[in-house]
Amino acid sequence: MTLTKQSAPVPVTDPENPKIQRWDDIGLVLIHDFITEEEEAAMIAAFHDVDPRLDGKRRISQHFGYHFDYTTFGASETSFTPVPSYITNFLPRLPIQDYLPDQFTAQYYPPGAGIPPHVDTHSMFGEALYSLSYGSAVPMVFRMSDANDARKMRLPRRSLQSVSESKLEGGSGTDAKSTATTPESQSTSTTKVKSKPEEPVSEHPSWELLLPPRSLLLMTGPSRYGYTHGIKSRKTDIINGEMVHRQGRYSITMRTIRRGDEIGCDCIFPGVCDARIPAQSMDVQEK
Ligand SMILES: O=C(O)CCC(=O)C(=O)O
Ligand SMILES: [Fe+2]
Repeated sequence: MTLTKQSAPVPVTDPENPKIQRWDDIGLVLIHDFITEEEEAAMIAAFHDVDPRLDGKRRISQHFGYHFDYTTFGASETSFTPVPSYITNFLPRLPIQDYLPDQFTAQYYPPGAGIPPHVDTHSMFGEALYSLSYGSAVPMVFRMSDANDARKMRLPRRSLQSVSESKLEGGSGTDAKSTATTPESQSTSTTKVKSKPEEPVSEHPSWELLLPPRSLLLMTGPSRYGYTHGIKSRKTDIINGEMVHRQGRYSITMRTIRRGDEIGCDCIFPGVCDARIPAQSMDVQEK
């Protein structure tokens, strides 16, 4: 079977608010103009007050709230940076107010940088997963996960990181074809392991959703638990039939930390659910 590309399924526009598009069957929502241009400019300035680099090749991440923990794929118990007001200011505008995110990863993608396809950790974070885009537009690639993603979930973490990394460093401008894990770790490992040549080709088509600057993406249900999402590492995109050179892009990924008894997941996608992965393969320690 060949992996085909198709355009994003057609969303329904909220009759009350034309800025809100919904893909109800997969729990995906895109809110246009979620932040103002003034907020966007202030957020970009704040990012570079902390880290002035603009022209590298890799994503740069800044963590707020309890930091992402690369050994548990959840949130650290101790490592904490206060959440800046440019983030807390817009929390009252988030579409879900029953519970709010408390772990924030701001990222800068220099032109050409991407993020491999992955499923964010299920058990350690609440259902609502947000991505706020700013700086420039980029297409995000979605694909229903399959047996290949499930197989990768069962690799020891070290190998999983290394496979992703070696593919990322391949220099051909293509991302790993299919990776199911939380992605921050994928820029940290330096060990290279060859991927298996006999990998089955994905059974599901991928599709691209253009994330405009200042838009907020909310993933719940199947789009959160069962689909991989990623951004191709490439310098140009085809947008509305035209080739467009990428500009620097920023995003803030927002998650709600689960602690203690709340840790776990009973979603309907066990193949890519870290709560269902056998303990021995998840317990491989980084040496
Ligand atoms: O940059 C984005 O919009 C998404 C980042 C992402 O998928 C993640 O941090 O898990
Ligand atoms: Fe993600």
